[in-house]
Amino acid sequence: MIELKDISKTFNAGKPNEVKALGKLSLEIKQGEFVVIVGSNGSGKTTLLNMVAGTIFTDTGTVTIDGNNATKLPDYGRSKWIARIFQNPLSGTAADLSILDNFRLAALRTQNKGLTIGKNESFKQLVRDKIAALGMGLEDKTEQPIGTLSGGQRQALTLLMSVMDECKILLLDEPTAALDPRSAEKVMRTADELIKQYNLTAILVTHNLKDAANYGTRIIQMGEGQILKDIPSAEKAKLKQAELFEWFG
Ligand SMILES: Nc1ncnc2c1ncn2[C@@H]1O[C@H](COP(=O)(O)OP(=O)(O)OP(=O)(O)O)[C@@H](O)[C@H]1O
Repeated sequence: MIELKDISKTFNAGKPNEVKALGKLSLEIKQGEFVVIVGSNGSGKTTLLNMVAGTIFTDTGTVTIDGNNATKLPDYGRSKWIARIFQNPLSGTAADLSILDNFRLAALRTQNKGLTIGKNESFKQLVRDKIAALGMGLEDKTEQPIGTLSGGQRQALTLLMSVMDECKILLLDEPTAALDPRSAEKVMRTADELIKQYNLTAILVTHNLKDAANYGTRIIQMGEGQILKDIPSAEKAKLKQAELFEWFG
């Protein structure tokens, strides 16, 4: 599903502030895998995610997504496969537009169905049903500007929007870092349920070792632009948060 082969990235090459963010890294992620990436600050996690998303290009090697060579494909060319959730709940939604209009925009993002999409009753009902399933009581607020919701509510809706538009890959870049513990837990549970329900391929970058232990089918530790550890599903299931803490010792 996602294949990174010998990718590397050096920022400001040849200048005094040169940084080797990734060095000849290879990684294969299968359809339906939920990969958690941990690592200390500056270890290259976000750079890796940016390369999958297409917001930056690799200096060397190839990026293959869903069997397509995407190495030189910019982010908008990959949006049919990829949705991304950022740390800031304000990213990814239009604050002044209603919840419903945000869902319409999300549907338009990848589905080439012209501007008629989402205007009919069945779309409204679909959105209401999906939102009701979140169990946050937001289904009666679909005409309300999304900017009036809390960060956690917004993050959960952003997740829902991303999976409703037929994306196959979900990139989660510290999605709960700006949320209080209760909202963070709700958003992570929602993400986990949606990933399973829609059989998405997902990558979660997190500094939260509890989430890293509790979620995902595989865990990767990065350090200095390299993969230090890559623990598959069966072993990950036995990993305790305390053991993860020791990785950073
Ligand atoms: N656009 C850029 N220009 C210059 N240097 C960059 C750029 N993006 C990242 N870097 C550098 O590359 C290295 C890896 O950064 P990256 O953001 O991938 O790390 P990270 O593991 O996500 O860190 P954190 O946990 O702090 O978010 C860092 O040294 C960072 O300063």
